[in-house]
Amino acid sequence: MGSSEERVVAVIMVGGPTKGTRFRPLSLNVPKPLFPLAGQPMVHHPISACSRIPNLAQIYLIGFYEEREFALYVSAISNELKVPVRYLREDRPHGSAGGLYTFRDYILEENPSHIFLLNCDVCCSFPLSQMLDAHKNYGGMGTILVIKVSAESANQFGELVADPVTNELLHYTEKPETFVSDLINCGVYIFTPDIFKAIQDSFTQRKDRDYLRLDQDILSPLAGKKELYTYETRDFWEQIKTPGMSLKCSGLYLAQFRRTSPILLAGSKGSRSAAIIDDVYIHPSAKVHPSAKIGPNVSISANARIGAGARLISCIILDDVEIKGEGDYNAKLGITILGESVAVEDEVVVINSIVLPNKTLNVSVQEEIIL
Ligand SMILES: Nc1ncnc2c1ncn2[C@@H]1O[C@H](COP(=O)(O)OP(=O)(O)O[C@H]2O[C@H](CO)[C@@H](O)[C@H](O)[C@H]2O)[C@@H](O)[C@H]1O
Repeated sequence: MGSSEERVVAVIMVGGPTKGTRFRPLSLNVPKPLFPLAGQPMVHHPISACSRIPNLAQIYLIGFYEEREFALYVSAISNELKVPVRYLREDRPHGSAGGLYTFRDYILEENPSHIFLLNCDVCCSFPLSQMLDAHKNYGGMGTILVIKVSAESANQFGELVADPVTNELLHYTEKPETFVSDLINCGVYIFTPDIFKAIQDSFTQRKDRDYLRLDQDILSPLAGKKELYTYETRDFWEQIKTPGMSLKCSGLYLAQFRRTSPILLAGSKGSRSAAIIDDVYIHPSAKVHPSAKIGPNVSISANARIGAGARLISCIILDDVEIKGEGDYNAKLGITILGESVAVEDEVVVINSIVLPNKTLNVSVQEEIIL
């Protein structure tokens, strides 16, 4: 447990409605941070990890979505977790460090000894308490969660070099063109309030700018100055930039629920329930016909209706979807995401596809995005 003078706040960077992102077709009706993974909004996973940090005073979500998009969720989750959660809206994107700096007065109001900063679009076990302990041992201004990835994939991330003995961050390059290291930045940090001084100094040096990135503008120049350290996770970690990754991450979080809160997963509740294979989430208001067969890696949201004999493998089913099931040949869905209020007629087979809200599918589709 933390000591009494310790006071922690957490900031989650939720981004905003940017055009042309790879995730966009999916988030038309719901902002990306609220897209369901394992039946919970994406941002719920880091929030729930933060709520387990000892001495946590506040959670801030910073982004440039409209307030109303988060209002309901923020009040519901504050009540549920008994931790104050507050959404702070930027008038426009100021970069990850600029966005954090914009709200320094709100954050410092809590008089925190430590500030967690988390990217919303990463999927991991968020080993935050372990990070905090490691950070206190290292000293310095901040500690970055890092992971080893394959050399081929490392260039999509911030690549870094750390001292193998002290774990000090020695060198940092954001998405380099030539290979630097297979150790990468996970987008999860802990800082002391001195981070605001570092951002302020950087703004002072660049008087012409009101946009600062945490990676290039702040972390890179601080490497090798005994200010930043690394904490390596050996658990799962993925970045969630595409719909395909959201399916994979939904599966990772379902598997985590199996270990940490199996009560959230669908089980065989008596003879009248559907056949459930491995990890499956079914919202309590969804109706699944007893003859349906669901799983592995399926998440079914509120008020969905899954008809007789339907077969679902690796799917995310959003609110109010209807999958019909009558006759001898039933609907089959695999590696598929169905948007809100989509209807799938019986006998239809949907493989490797994304279907946008309110569509009706009466023919089979494969490897398609139905807009
Ligand atoms: N002004 C702003 N206000 C609110 N939210 C904002 C914001 N600017 C960005 N965000 C949000 O912060 C997160 C990080 O986004 P960035 O575009 O800064 O970096 P990226 O995700 O490419 O890489 C980063 O994250 C990967 C890990 O996923 C690292 O490897 C890499 O080094 C690091 O730069 C996203 O969730 C984004 O929506």
